[in-house]
Amino acid sequence: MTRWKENPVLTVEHLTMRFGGLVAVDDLSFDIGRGDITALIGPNGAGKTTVFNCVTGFYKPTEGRLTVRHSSGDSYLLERMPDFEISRDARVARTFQNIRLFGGMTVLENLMVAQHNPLMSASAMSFAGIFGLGRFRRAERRAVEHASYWLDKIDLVERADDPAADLPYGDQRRLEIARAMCTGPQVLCLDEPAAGLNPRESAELNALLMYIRKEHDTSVVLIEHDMSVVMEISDHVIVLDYGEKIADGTPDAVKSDPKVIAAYLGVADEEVELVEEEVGL
Ligand SMILES: Nc1ncnc2c1ncn2[C@@H]1O[C@H](COP(=O)(O)OP(=O)(O)OP(=O)(O)O)[C@@H](O)[C@H]1O
Repeated sequence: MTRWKENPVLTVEHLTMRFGGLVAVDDLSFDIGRGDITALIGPNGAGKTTVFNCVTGFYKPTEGRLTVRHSSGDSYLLERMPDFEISRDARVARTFQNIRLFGGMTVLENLMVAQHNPLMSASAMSFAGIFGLGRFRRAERRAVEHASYWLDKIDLVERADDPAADLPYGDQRRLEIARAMCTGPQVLCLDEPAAGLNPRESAELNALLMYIRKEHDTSVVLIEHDMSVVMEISDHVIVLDYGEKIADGTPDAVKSDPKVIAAYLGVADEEVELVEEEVGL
């Protein structure tokens, strides 16, 4: 049995999402292995972002079951939870295709805002709690330490007090990932994290994701069009086409799968061999 089936952090079963007559995701099932970097790939319109939107509660799936299992043994049925509980309790975090930092806030403030939930619970949700409780001050100190840790990991300590919007694009991408990590996620969903990055920024992103895999109890799922990123850092690749899964395996197994080549080149299955010969595969 493959590793991602033995100890999954996320199991998606028979997920279907319809928009009127359009079936964006069609009876899709897969497992995300704990501690893995998993890439969700496929041509434009294949349904990748829709899957993310169902996992993070932005959409309620038409059908299907999505289960997150924490390393503590707790499990959560995401399709039954509102989106704020998915991030707070099931501990699923995400980033978007377009960067969504708070551009007018500083780099440090962006990392502090992400820790709103533990801070508010330490305040007992009250004004008196914020000013009177040692518990709140301790939680605040922990939040600052946590933010400093991630500032260091993304190499932005020097820019902590600058507005996030002033950072170069690649730094903003890594700040977004650090902000998501400040929520202590079990599953981190990244929508096209390498889009628009130059080769140096792309290498920095890969290093950050591999660091997260090695040092944190966080499993990473990424949608990515940049195949060099996918092949370099993924443990597991799932390929969608027209809302269905057409391949699921290691990067090496998937990249030589004729169905995947056909989907990417936009040809019928029976023409794959011909195309492979033409392009020298
Ligand atoms: N809110 C929506 N309403 C109607 N149709 C939608 C909605 N969201 C997505 N779709 C449709 O669902 C299909 C899958 O879209 P989705 O954005 O999930 O694909 P994708 O694989 O992420 O594509 P890309 O790589 O271009 O981002 C597309 O046909 C899209 O037009």
